[in-house]
Amino acid sequence: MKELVLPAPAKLNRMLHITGRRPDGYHELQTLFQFLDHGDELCLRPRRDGVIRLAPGLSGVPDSDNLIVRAARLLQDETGCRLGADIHLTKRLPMGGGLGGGSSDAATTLLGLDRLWQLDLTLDRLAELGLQLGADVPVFVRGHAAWAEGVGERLTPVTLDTPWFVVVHPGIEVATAAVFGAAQLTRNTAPITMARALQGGAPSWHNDCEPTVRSLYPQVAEALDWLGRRAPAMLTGTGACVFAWFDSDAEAKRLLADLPGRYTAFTARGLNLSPLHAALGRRP
Ligand SMILES: C[C@@](CO)(OP(=O)(O)O)[C@H](O)COP(=O)(O)OP(=O)(O)OC[C@H]1O[C@@H](n2ccc(N)nc2=O)[C@H](O)[C@@H]1O
Ligand SMILES: Nc1ncnc2c1ncn2[C@@H]1O[C@H](COP(=O)(O)OP(=O)(O)O)[C@@H](O)[C@H]1O
Repeated sequence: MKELVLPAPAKLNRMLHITGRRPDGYHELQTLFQFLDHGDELCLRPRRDGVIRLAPGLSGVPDSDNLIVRAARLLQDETGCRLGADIHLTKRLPMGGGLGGGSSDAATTLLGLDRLWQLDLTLDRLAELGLQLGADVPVFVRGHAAWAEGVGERLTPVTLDTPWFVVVHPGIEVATAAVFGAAQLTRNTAPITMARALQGGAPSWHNDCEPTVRSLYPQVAEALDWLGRRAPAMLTGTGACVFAWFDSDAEAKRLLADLPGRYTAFTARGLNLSPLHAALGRRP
Protein backbone atom coordinates (compact mmCIF):
# COMPACT_ATOMS: atom_id res chain seq x y z
CA MET A 1 0.00 0.00 0.00
CA LYS A 2 1.50 3.34 -1.10
CA GLU A 3 -0.42 5.94 0.90
CA LEU A 4 -3.63 6.62 2.79
CA VAL A 5 -5.40 9.98 2.85
CA LEU A 6 -7.73 10.08 5.85
CA PRO A 7 -9.99 12.57 7.64
CA ALA A 8 -9.57 13.56 11.30
CA PRO A 9 -13.04 14.97 12.05
CA ALA A 10 -13.88 17.52 14.73
CA LYS A 11 -16.15 16.67 17.66
CA LEU A 12 -18.66 18.71 19.59
CA ASN A 13 -19.72 18.11 23.17
CA ARG A 14 -23.50 18.54 22.76
CA MET A 15 -23.74 18.64 26.59
CA LEU A 16 -21.16 18.25 29.35
CA HIS A 17 -21.63 17.65 33.08
CA ILE A 18 -18.84 17.46 35.66
CA THR A 19 -19.92 14.98 38.30
CA GLY A 20 -16.76 14.63 40.40
CA ARG A 21 -13.01 14.66 40.66
CA ARG A 22 -10.82 11.54 40.92
CA PRO A 23 -7.93 11.21 43.39
CA ASP A 24 -5.48 11.75 40.48
CA GLY A 25 -7.07 15.18 39.81
CA TYR A 26 -8.89 14.16 36.59
CA HIS A 27 -12.57 15.04 36.42
CA GLU A 28 -15.47 12.64 36.05
CA LEU A 29 -17.66 13.74 33.16
CA GLN A 30 -20.94 12.88 31.52
CA THR A 31 -20.95 14.13 27.96
CA LEU A 32 -22.49 13.53 24.54
CA PHE A 33 -19.92 13.45 21.73
CA GLN A 34 -20.87 13.97 18.11
CA PHE A 35 -18.62 14.24 15.04
CA LEU A 36 -18.67 16.95 12.36
CA ASP A 37 -18.14 16.61 8.62
CA HIS A 38 -15.26 19.09 8.95
CA GLY A 39 -11.76 18.49 10.26
CA ASP A 40 -8.05 17.95 9.63
CA GLU A 41 -6.65 15.61 6.99
CA LEU A 42 -3.67 13.25 7.24
CA CYS A 43 -1.73 11.64 4.41
CA LEU A 44 0.23 8.60 5.64
CA ARG A 45 3.00 6.80 3.70
CA PRO A 46 4.93 3.83 5.09
CA ARG A 47 8.74 3.94 5.45
CA ARG A 48 11.00 0.92 5.80
CA ASP A 49 13.52 2.56 8.15
CA GLY A 50 11.25 3.01 11.19
CA VAL A 51 11.48 6.84 11.14
CA ILE A 52 8.31 8.82 11.92
CA ARG A 53 8.43 12.10 10.00
CA LEU A 54 5.71 14.77 10.26
CA ALA A 55 5.47 17.64 7.78
CA PRO A 56 4.47 20.34 8.19
CA GLY A 57 4.69 20.42 11.99
CA LEU A 58 2.62 22.77 14.16
CA SER A 59 4.08 26.06 15.31
CA GLY A 60 4.53 26.03 19.07
CA VAL A 61 4.30 22.22 19.29
CA PRO A 62 7.62 20.33 19.04
CA ASP A 63 7.21 17.23 16.85
CA SER A 64 8.04 14.97 19.79
CA ASP A 65 4.98 16.41 21.64
CA ASN A 66 2.70 16.31 18.61
CA LEU A 67 -0.07 13.76 19.25
CA ILE A 68 0.43 12.39 15.73
CA VAL A 69 4.09 11.52 16.37
CA ARG A 70 3.29 10.27 19.88
CA ALA A 71 0.52 8.02 18.52
CA ALA A 72 2.82 6.57 15.86
CA ARG A 73 5.63 5.90 18.38
CA LEU A 74 3.21 4.36 20.87
CA LEU A 75 1.98 1.98 18.17
CA GLN A 76 5.58 1.01 17.29
CA ASP A 77 6.45 0.46 20.98
CA GLU A 78 3.35 -1.59 21.69
CA THR A 79 3.60 -3.87 18.64
CA GLY A 80 7.35 -4.00 17.97
CA CYS A 81 6.60 -2.90 14.40
CA ARG A 82 9.81 -1.75 12.66
CA LEU A 83 8.14 0.25 9.91
CA GLY A 84 7.96 4.06 10.00
CA ALA A 85 5.85 6.69 8.22
CA ASP A 86 5.91 10.02 6.44
CA ILE A 87 2.86 11.92 7.64
CA HIS A 88 1.52 15.06 6.00
CA LEU A 89 -0.94 17.08 8.09
CA THR A 90 -3.49 19.51 6.68
CA LYS A 91 -4.50 21.40 9.83
CA ARG A 92 -7.91 23.04 9.66
CA LEU A 93 -9.12 22.80 13.27
CA PRO A 94 -8.07 25.56 15.67
CA MET A 95 -5.82 24.36 18.50
CA GLY A 96 -7.28 24.52 21.99
CA GLY A 97 -10.66 24.95 20.37
CA GLY A 98 -12.61 22.22 22.18
CA LEU A 99 -13.06 20.51 18.81
CA GLY A 100 -10.69 17.67 19.71
CA GLY A 101 -8.35 18.29 16.77
CA GLY A 102 -5.23 16.86 18.40
CA SER A 103 -7.13 13.85 19.73
CA SER A 104 -8.72 13.21 16.34
CA ASP A 105 -5.31 13.47 14.61
CA ALA A 106 -4.01 10.88 17.09
CA ALA A 107 -6.92 8.50 16.43
CA THR A 108 -6.51 8.85 12.65
CA THR A 109 -2.80 8.08 13.04
CA LEU A 110 -3.55 4.96 15.12
CA LEU A 111 -6.17 3.58 12.72
CA GLY A 112 -4.27 4.64 9.59
CA LEU A 113 -0.95 3.12 10.66
CA ASP A 114 -2.70 -0.02 11.92
CA ARG A 115 -3.92 -0.44 8.33
CA LEU A 116 -0.68 0.60 6.56
CA TRP A 117 1.53 -1.52 8.82
CA GLN A 118 -0.94 -4.43 8.64
CA LEU A 119 -1.16 -4.77 12.43
CA ASP A 120 -4.86 -5.73 12.57
CA LEU A 121 -5.40 -4.44 16.11
CA THR A 122 -8.99 -4.34 17.38
CA LEU A 123 -10.73 -1.03 18.03
CA ASP A 124 -10.74 -2.03 21.75
CA ARG A 125 -6.95 -2.23 21.77
CA LEU A 126 -6.51 0.95 19.74
CA ALA A 127 -8.91 2.80 22.07
CA GLU A 128 -6.86 1.62 25.07
CA LEU A 129 -3.71 2.97 23.45
CA GLY A 130 -5.54 6.18 22.54
CA LEU A 131 -6.55 6.79 26.15
CA GLN A 132 -2.84 6.96 27.07
CA LEU A 133 -2.59 9.96 24.72
CA GLY A 134 -5.68 11.89 25.86
CA ALA A 135 -9.14 11.52 27.35
CA ASP A 136 -10.82 12.41 24.06
CA VAL A 137 -8.95 9.96 21.82
CA PRO A 138 -11.08 6.80 22.45
CA VAL A 139 -14.30 8.24 20.98
CA PHE A 140 -12.47 9.11 17.75
CA VAL A 141 -11.03 5.56 17.64
CA ARG A 142 -14.46 4.00 18.18
CA GLY A 143 -16.08 6.16 15.50
CA HIS A 144 -19.63 6.35 16.85
CA ALA A 145 -21.37 9.34 18.48
CA ALA A 146 -21.43 8.46 22.14
CA TRP A 147 -22.59 9.04 25.67
CA ALA A 148 -19.32 9.18 27.61
CA GLU A 149 -18.61 8.74 31.30
CA GLY A 150 -15.47 8.44 33.40
CA VAL A 151 -12.93 10.82 31.87
CA GLY A 152 -14.48 10.10 28.50
CA GLU A 153 -13.34 6.48 28.09
CA ARG A 154 -16.59 4.68 29.06
CA LEU A 155 -18.53 5.01 25.83
CA THR A 156 -22.02 3.98 24.85
CA PRO A 157 -22.94 4.56 21.18
CA VAL A 158 -25.92 6.86 20.64
CA THR A 159 -27.79 8.28 17.70
CA LEU A 160 -28.34 12.01 18.03
CA ASP A 161 -30.17 14.53 15.86
CA THR A 162 -27.86 15.73 13.05
CA PRO A 163 -28.42 19.47 12.60
CA TRP A 164 -26.21 21.90 10.74
CA PHE A 165 -23.92 23.78 13.06
CA VAL A 166 -22.21 27.13 12.99
CA VAL A 167 -18.95 26.85 14.93
CA VAL A 168 -17.39 30.16 15.93
CA HIS A 169 -13.78 30.50 17.02
CA PRO A 170 -13.22 33.63 19.13
CA GLY A 171 -9.55 33.79 18.12
CA ILE A 172 -7.99 32.61 21.38
CA GLU A 173 -6.76 29.27 22.70
CA VAL A 174 -8.24 27.84 25.93
CA ALA A 175 -5.97 25.69 28.12
CA THR A 176 -8.04 22.67 29.17
CA ALA A 177 -5.88 22.22 32.30
CA ALA A 178 -6.52 25.85 33.38
CA VAL A 179 -10.29 25.35 33.21
CA PHE A 180 -10.18 22.05 35.13
CA GLY A 181 -7.81 23.63 37.67
CA ALA A 182 -10.01 26.68 38.37
CA ALA A 183 -11.29 26.96 41.95
CA GLN A 184 -14.68 28.25 40.79
CA LEU A 185 -15.44 25.24 38.54
CA THR A 186 -18.47 23.32 39.80
CA ARG A 187 -17.72 19.61 40.05
CA ASN A 188 -20.86 18.31 41.74
CA THR A 189 -23.57 17.96 39.12
CA ALA A 190 -25.68 14.95 40.12
CA PRO A 191 -25.05 12.04 37.72
CA ILE A 192 -27.99 11.33 35.40
CA THR A 193 -28.85 8.34 33.26
CA MET A 194 -28.13 8.33 29.55
CA ALA A 195 -31.86 7.89 28.89
CA ARG A 196 -32.62 11.06 30.85
CA ALA A 197 -29.94 13.03 29.02
CA LEU A 198 -31.31 11.94 25.64
CA GLN A 199 -34.94 12.47 26.60
CA GLY A 200 -34.70 16.25 26.97
CA GLY A 201 -32.77 16.73 23.71
CA ALA A 202 -30.78 19.80 22.71
CA PRO A 203 -32.99 22.43 24.41
CA SER A 204 -32.25 20.86 27.81
CA TRP A 205 -28.48 20.50 27.35
CA HIS A 206 -25.79 22.64 28.97
CA ASN A 207 -22.03 22.63 29.59
CA ASP A 208 -20.79 22.89 33.20
CA CYS A 209 -17.53 24.48 32.01
CA GLU A 210 -19.31 27.51 30.56
CA PRO A 211 -19.48 29.83 33.62
CA THR A 212 -15.77 29.25 34.40
CA VAL A 213 -14.65 29.68 30.78
CA ARG A 214 -16.78 32.84 30.51
CA SER A 215 -15.03 34.41 33.48
CA LEU A 216 -11.48 33.26 32.59
CA TYR A 217 -11.79 34.13 28.89
CA PRO A 218 -13.99 37.23 28.24
CA GLN A 219 -13.54 36.77 24.47
CA VAL A 220 -15.37 33.43 24.73
CA ALA A 221 -18.14 35.09 26.77
CA GLU A 222 -18.49 37.72 24.03
CA ALA A 223 -18.68 35.08 21.29
CA LEU A 224 -21.32 33.14 23.25
CA ASP A 225 -23.35 36.32 23.68
CA TRP A 226 -22.99 37.28 20.01
CA LEU A 227 -24.10 33.83 18.82
CA GLY A 228 -26.71 33.49 21.58
CA ARG A 229 -28.53 36.61 20.34
CA ARG A 230 -29.09 34.83 17.01
CA ALA A 231 -29.68 31.18 18.04
CA PRO A 232 -29.32 28.88 21.06
CA ALA A 233 -25.55 28.77 21.62
CA MET A 234 -23.22 26.53 23.63
CA LEU A 235 -19.57 25.98 24.43
CA THR A 236 -17.87 22.78 23.19
CA GLY A 237 -15.64 21.01 25.73
CA THR A 238 -13.60 23.63 27.55
CA GLY A 239 -13.81 25.93 24.50
CA ALA A 240 -12.65 28.15 22.96
CA CYS A 241 -15.18 27.37 20.20
CA VAL A 242 -18.90 27.98 20.59
CA PHE A 243 -21.66 26.58 18.41
CA ALA A 244 -25.30 26.99 17.44
CA TRP A 245 -27.54 24.61 15.51
CA PHE A 246 -29.97 25.00 12.60
CA ASP A 247 -32.41 22.95 10.53
CA SER A 248 -30.64 23.68 7.24
CA ASP A 249 -27.21 24.50 5.87
CA ALA A 250 -28.68 27.64 4.24
CA GLU A 251 -29.81 29.01 7.64
CA ALA A 252 -26.44 28.20 9.17
CA LYS A 253 -24.59 29.91 6.29
CA ARG A 254 -26.80 33.03 6.51
CA LEU A 255 -25.44 33.67 9.98
CA LEU A 256 -21.86 33.67 8.68
CA ALA A 257 -22.64 36.74 6.56
CA ASP A 258 -22.85 38.87 9.75
CA LEU A 259 -19.74 37.44 11.40
CA PRO A 260 -17.57 40.12 13.07
CA GLY A 261 -14.03 40.25 11.67
CA ARG A 262 -12.48 39.24 14.99
CA TYR A 263 -14.01 35.75 14.69
CA THR A 264 -13.50 32.87 12.32
CA ALA A 265 -16.27 30.34 11.75
CA PHE A 266 -17.36 27.39 9.67
CA THR A 267 -20.57 25.45 9.10
CA ALA A 268 -20.70 21.67 9.34
CA ARG A 269 -23.23 18.90 9.78
CA GLY A 270 -23.40 16.64 12.82
CA LEU A 271 -22.48 13.01 12.13
CA ASN A 272 -23.20 9.93 14.22
CA LEU A 273 -20.61 7.85 12.34
CA SER A 274 -17.05 9.05 11.89
CA PRO A 275 -15.93 9.75 8.31
CA LEU A 276 -12.59 8.13 9.31
CA HIS A 277 -14.23 4.72 9.65
CA ALA A 278 -16.16 5.24 6.42
CA ALA A 279 -12.89 6.03 4.60
CA LEU A 280 -11.24 2.88 5.99
CA GLY A 281 -14.31 0.69 5.46
CA ARG A 282 -14.11 -0.18 9.17
CA ARG A 283 -17.30 -0.68 11.17
CA PRO A 284 -17.43 1.55 14.33
C1 LIG B 1 -12.99 18.65 28.26
C2 LIG B 1 -12.93 17.79 27.05
C3 LIG B 1 -14.34 17.22 26.76
O1 LIG B 1 -14.41 16.59 25.56
O2 LIG B 1 -12.60 18.44 25.86
P1 LIG B 1 -11.66 19.58 25.23
O3 LIG B 1 -12.27 20.91 25.45
O4 LIG B 1 -10.28 19.51 25.80
O5 LIG B 1 -11.65 19.23 23.76
C4 LIG B 1 -11.98 16.61 27.25
O6 LIG B 1 -12.43 15.68 28.20
C5 LIG B 1 -10.54 16.93 27.53
O7 LIG B 1 -9.83 15.89 26.94
P2 LIG B 1 -8.34 16.08 26.41
O8 LIG B 1 -8.19 17.38 25.67
O9 LIG B 1 -7.95 14.82 25.71
O10 LIG B 1 -7.64 16.24 27.78
P3 LIG B 1 -6.25 15.69 28.29
O11 LIG B 1 -5.18 16.10 27.32
O12 LIG B 1 -6.40 14.26 28.65
O13 LIG B 1 -6.11 16.57 29.64
C6 LIG B 1 -5.64 17.91 29.71
C7 LIG B 1 -5.71 18.33 31.18
O14 LIG B 1 -7.06 18.65 31.56
C8 LIG B 1 -7.39 18.11 32.83
N1 LIG B 1 -8.52 17.16 32.67
C9 LIG B 1 -8.80 16.63 31.46
C10 LIG B 1 -9.87 15.76 31.31
C11 LIG B 1 -10.63 15.43 32.46
N2 LIG B 1 -11.68 14.61 32.36
N3 LIG B 1 -10.33 15.95 33.65
C12 LIG B 1 -9.27 16.83 33.79
O15 LIG B 1 -9.02 17.29 34.89
C13 LIG B 1 -6.13 17.50 33.38
O16 LIG B 1 -5.50 18.48 34.16
C14 LIG B 1 -5.29 17.24 32.14
O17 LIG B 1 -3.92 17.32 32.43
N1 LIG C 1 -1.77 17.19 16.23
C1 LIG C 1 -2.12 18.14 17.11
N2 LIG C 1 -3.09 19.00 16.80
C2 LIG C 1 -3.48 19.96 17.69
N3 LIG C 1 -2.93 20.13 18.89
C3 LIG C 1 -1.96 19.31 19.27
C4 LIG C 1 -1.52 18.28 18.40
N4 LIG C 1 -0.56 17.62 19.03
C5 LIG C 1 -0.41 18.19 20.23
N5 LIG C 1 -1.25 19.22 20.39
C6 LIG C 1 -1.37 20.07 21.62
O1 LIG C 1 -2.65 19.81 22.21
C7 LIG C 1 -3.31 21.02 22.61
C8 LIG C 1 -4.84 20.86 22.54
O2 LIG C 1 -5.15 20.65 21.22
P1 LIG C 1 -6.57 20.43 20.54
O3 LIG C 1 -6.89 18.99 20.47
O4 LIG C 1 -6.53 21.13 19.24
O5 LIG C 1 -7.56 21.19 21.48
P2 LIG C 1 -8.82 20.74 22.29
O6 LIG C 1 -8.40 19.58 23.19
O7 LIG C 1 -9.21 21.97 23.03
O8 LIG C 1 -9.85 20.34 21.30
C9 LIG C 1 -2.73 22.07 21.64
O9 LIG C 1 -2.74 23.34 22.21
C10 LIG C 1 -1.32 21.57 21.36
O10 LIG C 1 -0.40 22.11 22.30
